Amino acid sequence: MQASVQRLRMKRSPKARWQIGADSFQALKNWMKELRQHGPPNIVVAIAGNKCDLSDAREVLEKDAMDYADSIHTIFVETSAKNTINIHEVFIEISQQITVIYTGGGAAGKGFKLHR
Ligand SMILES: Nc1nc2c(ncn2[C@@H]2O[C@H](COP(=O)(O)OP(=O)(O)OP(=O)(O)O)[C@@H](O)[C@H]2O)c(=O)[nH]1
Repeated sequence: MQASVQRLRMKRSPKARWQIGADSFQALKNWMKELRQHGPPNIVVAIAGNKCDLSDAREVLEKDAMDYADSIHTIFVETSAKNTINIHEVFIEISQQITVIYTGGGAAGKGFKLHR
């Protein structure tokens, strides 16, 4: 729903395009509260700060996003889907954390099962 609200705002005004970063950051914080309250305890969360190629349009400082991610113990990576920046890395980070959670970090090479 948040995404469709953002799209509507984009259609209404070209200026609204620059509001999306801050809106998304606030929406993320709300989703995280819900996820922590209602989601499973051992969930791996990664925040991708996408469109990092659009540096002129930045609304959320990398430090602010990183501090927030640290405070809630999640992965944070700035990405650009357009320029293929850190896309591979974010999936590597996620798979490494899954390994740590499901093996206690001490079973490298032994494998583990992913549950649906
Ligand atoms: N410059 C740039 N544009 C991107 C990037 N990722 C997606 N886009 C563009 O952003 C627009 C929206 O992309 P969607 O795939 O709908 O993504 P979304 O999550 O709905 O994105 P927003 O609503 O813009 O937050 C499209 O025009 C994409 O081509 C990126 O990393 N850099």
